[in-house]
Amino acid sequence: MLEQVSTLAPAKAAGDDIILDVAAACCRFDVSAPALSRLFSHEPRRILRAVESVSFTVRRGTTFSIVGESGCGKSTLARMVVGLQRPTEGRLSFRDIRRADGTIGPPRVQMIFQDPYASLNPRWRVGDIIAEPIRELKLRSGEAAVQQRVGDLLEVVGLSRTDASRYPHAFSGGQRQRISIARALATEADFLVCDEPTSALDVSVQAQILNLMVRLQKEFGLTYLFISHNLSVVRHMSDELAIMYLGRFVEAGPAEQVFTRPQHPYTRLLLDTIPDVERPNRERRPMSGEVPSPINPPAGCTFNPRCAQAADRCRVERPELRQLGGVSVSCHFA
Ligand SMILES: Nc1ncnc2c1ncn2[C@@H]1O[C@H](COP(=O)(O)OP(=O)(O)OP(=O)(O)O)[C@@H](O)[C@H]1O
Repeated sequence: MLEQVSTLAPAKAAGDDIILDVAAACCRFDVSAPALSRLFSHEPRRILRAVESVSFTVRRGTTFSIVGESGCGKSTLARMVVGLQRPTEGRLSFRDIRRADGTIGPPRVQMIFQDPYASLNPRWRVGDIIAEPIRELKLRSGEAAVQQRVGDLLEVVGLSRTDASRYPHAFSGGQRQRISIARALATEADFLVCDEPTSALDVSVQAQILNLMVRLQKEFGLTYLFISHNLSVVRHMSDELAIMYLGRFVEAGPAEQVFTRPQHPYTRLLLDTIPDVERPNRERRPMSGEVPSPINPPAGCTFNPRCAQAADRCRVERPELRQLGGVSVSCHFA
């Protein structure tokens, strides 16, 4: 379950670099037909394994990115981290941190969603959207201080103070994502879970939002858990990178190492899908086949039906994640 580790020893907690510790987290959904209809059809229970035994830690002030195809369990994992989804097994725990004002406590966690059109209340002015958490959490005393903070936040994310009086529909997708970020910062968040924050935006706007996020991370010491289906999006902002396939991490480690020396065949295929401006004519293998069903995953290595290197062993024995030169990989032949 999601828990906040209490502050028993402030000095120790503040000295610890790890902000999030995820240990063997699983999320399984029971997607069986109703009991009565199963009784007549003799259909067995159907359990969908969205996330299976995922373990990782995130260090404060860094970006941990999780990349994988649609349906591999990224959003479910993100929802577990923010507490919107309970793990069915395993544990997710935030460690206490020391803030700039000297206080020690659990990090404030916020989520930035993919769709900046759906995540902002269309009936509220932007100023009220950003002011709400400031008032709710009593982070400023007096309305003048709240309004001052709203204006400052709008400027921090590259908007203007006068935008506070406008409604979300008057903004472009990129501007709305800036408003979502300002709202997250309004809570004085330390940890942002960003679930595909740029995938609904044009490519040029994507780069602007990513640059903004990198700047804010440096300025405010933010920690990001960044979810994407697109490796090229996370390339320049990740410290750690995990590649997820059918609910499990298949490769994880320092981002640069995973990018430059990928060891899992799935990581290599994902990298092949990225256009390379320096080698535009390089041979690019398309990703073949579909992601199997998480209700009935293949035996052995779950990637084996799509893997060109698969051997008999891969069809019967599931490879464990093992350490290989600083990176964890689950492939019999890595
Ligand atoms: N509440 C739920 N009940 C049943 N199944 C669910 C539920 N939430 C997610 N799933 C299933 O869990 C699996 C993983 O879904 P998830 O949304 O986490 O994947 P994803 O990698 O984020 O995909 P996408 O990028 O398309 O959002 C999918 O098969 C999905 O259908």
